[in-house]
Amino acid sequence: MTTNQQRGTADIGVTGLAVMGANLARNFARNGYTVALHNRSRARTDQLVAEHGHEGTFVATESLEELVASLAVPRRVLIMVKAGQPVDDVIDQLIPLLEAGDIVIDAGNSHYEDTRRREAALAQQGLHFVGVGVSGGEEGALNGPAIMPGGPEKSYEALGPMLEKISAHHDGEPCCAWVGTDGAGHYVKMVHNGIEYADMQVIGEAYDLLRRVGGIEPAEQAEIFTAWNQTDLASYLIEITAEVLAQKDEATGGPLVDVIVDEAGQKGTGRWTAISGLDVGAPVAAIAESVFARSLSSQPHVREVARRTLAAGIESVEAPQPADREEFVEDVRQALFASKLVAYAQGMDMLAAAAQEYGWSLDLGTIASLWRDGCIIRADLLDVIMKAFGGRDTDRHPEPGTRAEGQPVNLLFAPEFSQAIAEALPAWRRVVATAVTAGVPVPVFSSALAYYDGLRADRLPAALVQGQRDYFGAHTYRRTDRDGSFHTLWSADRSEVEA
Ligand SMILES: NC(=O)C1=CN([C@@H]2O[C@H](COP(=O)(O)OP(=O)(O)OC[C@H]3O[C@@H](n4cnc5c(N)ncnc54)[C@H](OP(=O)(O)O)[C@@H]3O)[C@@H](O)[C@H]2O)C=CC1
Ligand SMILES: O=C(CO)[C@H](O)[C@H](O)COP(=O)(O)O
Repeated sequence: MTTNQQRGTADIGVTGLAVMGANLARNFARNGYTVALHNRSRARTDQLVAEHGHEGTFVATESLEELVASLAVPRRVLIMVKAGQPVDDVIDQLIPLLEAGDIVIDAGNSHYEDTRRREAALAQQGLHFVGVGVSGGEEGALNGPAIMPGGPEKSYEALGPMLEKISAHHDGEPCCAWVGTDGAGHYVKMVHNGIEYADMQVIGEAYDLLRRVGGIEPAEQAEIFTAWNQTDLASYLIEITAEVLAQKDEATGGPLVDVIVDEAGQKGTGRWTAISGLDVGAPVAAIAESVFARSLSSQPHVREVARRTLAAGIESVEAPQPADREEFVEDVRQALFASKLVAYAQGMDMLAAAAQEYGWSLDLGTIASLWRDGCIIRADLLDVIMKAFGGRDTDRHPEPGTRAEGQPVNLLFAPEFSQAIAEALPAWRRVVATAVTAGVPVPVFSSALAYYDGLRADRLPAALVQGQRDYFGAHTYRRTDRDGSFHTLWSADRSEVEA
């Protein structure tokens, strides 16, 4: 790090001008900020200035040195490059150019552990490193995304107002608030994406059932999804599903969805959510199943062999024809709602577990408020979730690792949700039973139902698992009637001893 660097006047520098960086830079400029631009290859910078230079004040730069020199102090450099090693590469180049007090912002989908490492390293140099989750895709980045900043709270003083200004707003409130120290911002974004995966998968399962059991073609389904968007399912993902299903393929004249290869891609955030869920001991099965569903879809060769070698019985599966089509559609809608609710409950539960693991002060009500608009999972439901967690209060910072007072231990315990899910339960069971009988895979519908049933079961077969563990590994068990740990002498006289 050098001192006495050149000082410029630009409010913020953006390096990495692909889809997200370019649109965020334009968003800052449209909101009156002077934005210095940089991209590894100059062409993207030139293109942005040529096509959108009139939208605000941009300073095009050729190198990171030039970018840094163009910035007012404290310097704010926003990195929006491919997640992983490229972020480290850019940081390494930036460090010698910056001064203590400057702020480096990583707004990509970085892994929260990388963010924790980077923040600690930059703090040693007197630099603020802020990991920021951004959601909303291309359109959100331009018109107002949901923004989830972590990092040192102090840095939010210099950065927060700018981020809040460019973020989406809901009921006049910015979908941006400081969420917690070090990697918390990226963690919250990761969980957002985990929920996104589950939400997309349950919509996919509903589509599959409506088509294969209900015999409803995509064009008609588009109308059904449009109608569902007027119910408690109202959300961006339902809205775009209707549009995708309505889309005709120009080449064939049939539904576009029928010519799209059925292999779902993934860049990693869903997988990270599932892994972290396992790490922090949060049962995020619905989210994990949605990741596995993408993985299974992306094994075309195995699926091809399976279609031939495991064909026995496929034809004999009798898809039970729904007696009443309208009732079936409504059953699927309710199953979709209940499964989606479980995915959100699992995601929020995981945030609470992570707060404990990493000593973060996460306020679940405020986090839910950030997702009400601008992001991919934006939905009417998020307003209700926010209220169930005590509403939005950006000054409410629970003791690290704890929940704010009065917040439900599980979202499903909030009265509005416990009642909604109880009402959906008969339909949910009918749909899962129908799917299983018809041979239509519904991994998230069924896993979410198993979670719900498991959560409220009087007794779980975990008792037997403990017995088995004690048998083969002397792992001991606790008893329902006495304190202490016990072991049965399985290979001797099978008497019980206190461990
Ligand atoms: N696309 C989306 O909808 C969303 C993306 N994100 C996240 O935002 C970030 C940016 O995404 P997106 O805009 O799609 O762009 P990409 O993830 O496709 O990354 C492309 C950008 O990274 C730059 N880059 C790649 N490697 C390096 C390197 N070693 N050094 C310097 N620059 C490098 C490229 O420069 P060059 O032009 O020279 O190749 C280009 O500007 C990612 O972390 C992504 O996960 C977050 C929310 C939504
Ligand atoms: O962060 C995002 C949306 O919130 C990005 O669009 C991300 O790429 C989505 O994840 P994936 O590509 O794995 O489906």
